[in-house]
Amino acid sequence: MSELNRHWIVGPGALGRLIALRLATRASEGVEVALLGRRRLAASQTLVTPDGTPLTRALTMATVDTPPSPPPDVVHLVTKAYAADAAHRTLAAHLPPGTPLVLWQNGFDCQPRLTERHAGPVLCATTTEGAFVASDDRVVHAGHGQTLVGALDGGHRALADALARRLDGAGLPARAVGDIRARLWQKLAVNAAINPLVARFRIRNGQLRDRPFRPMVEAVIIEVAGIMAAEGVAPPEGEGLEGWRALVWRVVAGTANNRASMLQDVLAGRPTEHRAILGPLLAAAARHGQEVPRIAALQAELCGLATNLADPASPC
Ligand SMILES: NC(=O)C1=CN([C@@H]2O[C@H](COP(=O)(O)OP(=O)(O)OC[C@H]3O[C@@H](n4cnc5c(N)ncnc54)[C@H](OP(=O)(O)O)[C@@H]3O)[C@@H](O)[C@H]2O)C=CC1
Ligand SMILES: CC(C)(CO)C(=O)C(=O)O
Repeated sequence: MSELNRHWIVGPGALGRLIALRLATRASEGVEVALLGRRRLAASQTLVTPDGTPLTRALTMATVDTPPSPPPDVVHLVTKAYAADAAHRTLAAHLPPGTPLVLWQNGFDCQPRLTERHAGPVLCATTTEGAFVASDDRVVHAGHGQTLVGALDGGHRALADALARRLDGAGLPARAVGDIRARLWQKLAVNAAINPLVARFRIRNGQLRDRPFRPMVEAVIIEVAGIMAAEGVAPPEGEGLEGWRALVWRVVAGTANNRASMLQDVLAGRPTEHRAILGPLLAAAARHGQEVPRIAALQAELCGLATNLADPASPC
């Protein structure tokens, strides 16, 4: 596998700009980065690093329907989950067959669909990096994390290794894994137990440890653990319900001061990623004949919020 030098980043939001600006620091090694959105942002973009240092780079800016040339070595799709299919549809017409695609979305919705549809190798990435947009030319890298990459069927290992090397060398610690499907479901389990509740009650993650929220989280974890057992997905450490419980409370403690992404979306009047996070759990529960009233109620509430938005981009 040759080095991945030419990167197109589609979705110039928080995570997209973080990846673009970190990769752009490797320009002396031949790395070229273009950022593609629905609208063209200013070419000069600043990343504020976790220690507060501003890092400014000039990036190639384009829109998805008029991408730059020559074609890329790899395309990173970094839109929200509900926007991924539309972005891919627009872009696909401009890509030579065989172009590798990396899907960075949370949840487990577009990943199997786009793996099937894309005319080339597809990797999925899951990351604990944290970033938010400060303005049209400024993004803040809020906290360091780790990125795992791999194909849903465990294949394309050389490509995954090359991508992980490239990200790692650019300051985004990354590793290729053979079990990305399980990793995506593990993150989805954490997001399902935390995000809908903090969005509903408009609280920081750490407040979930207190009454009256703690028993609500516990009830969701029990439903999630049942679905995971039926799907054959184990927690990263420990076993069964206790393993899922330990994972969720560890993340709550580690992110106690955070406003979770779904809460930020609700507060900003943006669509949430509930369909990509709770949708796969509800579908799996239905496949296995399991009743999951708590998860169903949370999904119904988030669907209600989505239909009240001016632009309900995440219908139920
Ligand atoms: N931010 C983070 O720290 C993390 C995010 N993630 C995941 O990464 C994904 C992206 O999140 P995040 O960066 O925060 O989201 P943002 O909302 O900040 O960014 C999404 C970007 O996608 C753009 N977009 C939407 N539709 C299209 C389209 N059709 N073509 C091109 N671009 C489009 C949006 O542009 P426009 O301005 O036009 O709407 C926006 O710039 C999500 O699935 C999230 O869960 C995972 C871990 C951490
Ligand atoms: C882990 C958690 C809940 C941290 O806030 C997150 O991933 C999110 O906000 O979406």
